[in-house]
Amino acid sequence: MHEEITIERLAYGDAAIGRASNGKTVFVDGGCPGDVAMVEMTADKGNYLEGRAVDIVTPSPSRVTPVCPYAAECGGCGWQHVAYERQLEAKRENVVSQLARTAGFGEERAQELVAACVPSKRQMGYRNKLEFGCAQDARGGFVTGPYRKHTNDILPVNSCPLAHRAIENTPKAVRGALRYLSGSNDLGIYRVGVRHSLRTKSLEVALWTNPGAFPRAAVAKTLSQAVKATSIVRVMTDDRGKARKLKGVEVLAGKGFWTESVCGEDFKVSAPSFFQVNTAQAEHLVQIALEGLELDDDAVVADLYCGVGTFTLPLARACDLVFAVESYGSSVRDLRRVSEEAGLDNIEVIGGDAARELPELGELDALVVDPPRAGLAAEIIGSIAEANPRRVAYVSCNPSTWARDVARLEEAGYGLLRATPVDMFPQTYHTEVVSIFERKA
Ligand SMILES: C[S@@+](CC[C@H](N)C(=O)[O-])C[C@H]1O[C@@H](n2cnc3c(N)ncnc32)[C@H](O)[C@@H]1O
Repeated sequence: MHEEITIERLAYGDAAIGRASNGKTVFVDGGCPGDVAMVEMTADKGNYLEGRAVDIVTPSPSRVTPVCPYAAECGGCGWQHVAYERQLEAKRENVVSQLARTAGFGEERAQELVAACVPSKRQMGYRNKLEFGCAQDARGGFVTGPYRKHTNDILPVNSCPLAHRAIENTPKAVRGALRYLSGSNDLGIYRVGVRHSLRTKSLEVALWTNPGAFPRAAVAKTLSQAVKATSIVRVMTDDRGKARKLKGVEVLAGKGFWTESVCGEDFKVSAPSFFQVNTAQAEHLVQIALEGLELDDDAVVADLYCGVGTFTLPLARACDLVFAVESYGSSVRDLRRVSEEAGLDNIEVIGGDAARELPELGELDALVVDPPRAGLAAEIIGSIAEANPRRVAYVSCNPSTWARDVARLEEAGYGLLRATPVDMFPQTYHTEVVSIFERKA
């Protein structure tokens, strides 16, 4: 079934939103706000429809031609056909909408509290990291690449223009090298990661495998010829439990870690550890959070979900003591090394669960939380109130769980002062928000 639809806005997701003649909302793949599009309906989900734009009858003034030749097929970035200014507006609108509805602030108050979205310095070529799944093609040859839209099939791209120029062509180079090496044997590589720093020029290739026999020397030699890497590692995981468990990192060639510089701090990052993928924008996250906290130099602060310490080190330079809490062993080890090498002895690194550790920290002057997409554990809210910080900076990569937590924090006595969306991921719907809360009088 086809229908001509006027596209109204972008959803929090790849699709754009319009309304069908029967009154139902339609999520349109490939739509741009302002388009009049011929839409093929692909699914009826009861109270809404899904479809894809098969013909753009009248293009929107906000429609642009995607840079990437794979944009129509690749599941990596769904907004390349939308002008960047319109993307920024949509990201802010998504945050406003979540605050208004999920947190119950209402439209007017939400509009007042949410700042304009901070644009990314680079709209393409901004990613310091590419990470792809792997598979064997019909002839048993090794393939790696992003997933095809709405499928679990690998799209064997040659390049990714979202990545730094130095690594944008690594998908083809890595695929060629590993295909040559594996022949018809499966090397057991299920994920390939490539990280690059524009600042340090460090370039690491990480191959994720199960433990077991692996042709280390041959892989190191062939990959070194294909990619100018400063480090090549094998990350071994075991999938005998529910999740893949890290078993160790083997250095195949070079340094065995990736280096990056953020806010003047030098980081040595192991392949399994989380690191923000847009380095320039990560500096905005840190600056907005630190400005919002208004720290005194004798302040005692906690940085929960701290990773390798993107916020921890700048915090340590601005206050007396930082408790840095992180549950992932690889990141904890990296942070210990980084803070030692920075000569910062006012960081207490705590490897553990944020909700369990916070009640042990006592009174705090300020707090930073930067949880994964699921947001804050419900029990942490009460512990925040007990720790009694004057201000809290909450950094979120999911406006929906963030808005749920805003409501919980308000109820626990912390008022939202402002929220600033920061665009870490141009050409995608993903939105980061830095929000500042103050203890109510
Ligand atoms: C979004 S990342 C932020 C990392 C860091 N703030 C940064 O900017 O690089 C979230 C971090 O929380 C950690 N994490 C996840 N669940 C956790 C938990 N329950 N307790 C402590 N850390 C956790 C993850 O390992 C990850 O490093």
